[in-house]
Amino acid sequence: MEEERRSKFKRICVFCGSSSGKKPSYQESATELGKTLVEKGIDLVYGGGSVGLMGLVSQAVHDGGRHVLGVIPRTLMPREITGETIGEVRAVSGMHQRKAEMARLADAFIALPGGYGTLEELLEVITWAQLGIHRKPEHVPETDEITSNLIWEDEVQRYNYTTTESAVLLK
Ligand SMILES: CC(C)=CCNc1ncnc2c1ncn2[C@@H]1O[C@H](COP(=O)(O)O)[C@@H](O)[C@H]1O
Repeated sequence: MEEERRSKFKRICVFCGSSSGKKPSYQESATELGKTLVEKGIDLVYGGGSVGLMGLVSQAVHDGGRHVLGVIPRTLMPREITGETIGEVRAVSGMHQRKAEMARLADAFIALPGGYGTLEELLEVITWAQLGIHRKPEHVPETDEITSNLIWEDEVQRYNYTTTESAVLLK
């Protein structure tokens, strides 16, 4: 029974806001996602730190006893920027190395609501998938109005600047 609930993914990368935002349901879904990862026996890789939605997801995974790996550029490491670290922390030289490292270590990607940082991270892994650089799935919950609206209702799709195949990547 326990095995049945386990996922084929060992480690998932979560992109999400470094702010908690004003929508309580987004905060709740961040904690819920963390708990779901724990239930399915999945470890977390993320941008490190304990601020915002990132902090809520990572705390829930850590509290549930799964491994949490935060990948943080050295310049962002001062505690006043990222808050207290949670779990294992890997320091990298910059933002590009961070994204490459998170993408390398994860089996799949989930994006929760966030700002430009979240969108930038998500769009990069989608672009890499579109180019065949990796074959790891991306997922944006439909309840995430910020990100799913941008991805699904944009004219980019209406005018065929992306293939159906790459749109399907996100489902
Ligand atoms: C200087 C500053 C405001 C730092 C806030 N503290 C942060 N600590 C760690 N990672 C972060 C931080 N801000 C943005 N990120 C990165 O950008 C994403 C979130 O950016 P945003 O809040 O959606 O746009 C995260 O997934 C993370 O990888």
